[in-house]
Amino acid sequence: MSDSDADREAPPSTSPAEADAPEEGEHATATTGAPVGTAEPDDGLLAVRDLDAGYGDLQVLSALDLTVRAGEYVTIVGPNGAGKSTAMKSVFGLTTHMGGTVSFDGHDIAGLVPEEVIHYGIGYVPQNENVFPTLSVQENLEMGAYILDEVPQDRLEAVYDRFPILRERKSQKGGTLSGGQRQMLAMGRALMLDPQLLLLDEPSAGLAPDLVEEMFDRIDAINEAGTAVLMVEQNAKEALRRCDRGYVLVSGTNRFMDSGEALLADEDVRQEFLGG
Ligand SMILES: Nc1ncnc2c1ncn2[C@@H]1O[C@H](COP(=O)(O)OP(=O)(O)OP(=O)(O)O)[C@@H](O)[C@H]1O
Repeated sequence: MSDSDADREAPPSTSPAEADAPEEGEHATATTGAPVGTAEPDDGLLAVRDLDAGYGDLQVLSALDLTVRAGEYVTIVGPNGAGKSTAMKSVFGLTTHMGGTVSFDGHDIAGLVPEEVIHYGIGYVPQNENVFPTLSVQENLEMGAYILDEVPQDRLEAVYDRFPILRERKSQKGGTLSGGQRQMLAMGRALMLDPQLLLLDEPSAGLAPDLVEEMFDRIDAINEAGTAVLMVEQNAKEALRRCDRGYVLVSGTNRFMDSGEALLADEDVRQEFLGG
């Protein structure tokens, strides 16, 4: 998508974060008095603007802005119940769209269902129940390509190359894998269609401490191979250390946005959200 396409398709935003957006590198003060970091990039592969969304009549997100550029690694952190998972689900078509825009690679995807979103090149790994326990590892991976007439063998091999333990366990039932292996299987399934953007909801949740680092290394490798990543993580410091940019969400809307490094160094962010 060219810049001019993006300009044409992106509607004017009225969110406080954008209205007060500073020049690149500066800090801004929103109408609430809270610093909101740098301006939203205008060259997003994914551009969420002024999004209101929730579940049925329940609105959870309010005027949310999120951007992920091609190949970028973006993390969302924030307190419990802030709406981080809901933000991811909204990109993937799992919530009720109430207002605002979601564009991906120049396409308006707001209000689409997952079966449609997946066609545009977005993969999603939910936090819970992310493998089919009674299907084998290989069957789980094949399910990742269910929208295609045939399972792409080159993709299957690429996933096995990335996660060799899955090749070793290809006949084993998904439900019998360890937590770390199950997380790899869930990621592998989402990678079967070679998405441009991978959405990861709490990939380190429930993993033993030594496996958490390994999981983050694997995500780094996926990103370094060219896949953009949008990740929600409770392990906020480690996630911000590794990502390009980060968002802090509070009460369903943007509170801070900046490079991971700048957020880690920001005294307010540290005190309020990173345990000092
Ligand atoms: N399926 C659902 N139906 C109704 N409300 C929901 C649903 N899922 C989440 N919510 C509500 O939306 C709000 C935000 O939840 P969400 O899971 O997005 O927050 P979060 O920031 O990811 O929290 P956590 O860090 O605890 O996972 C919460 O009040 C939650 O109760």
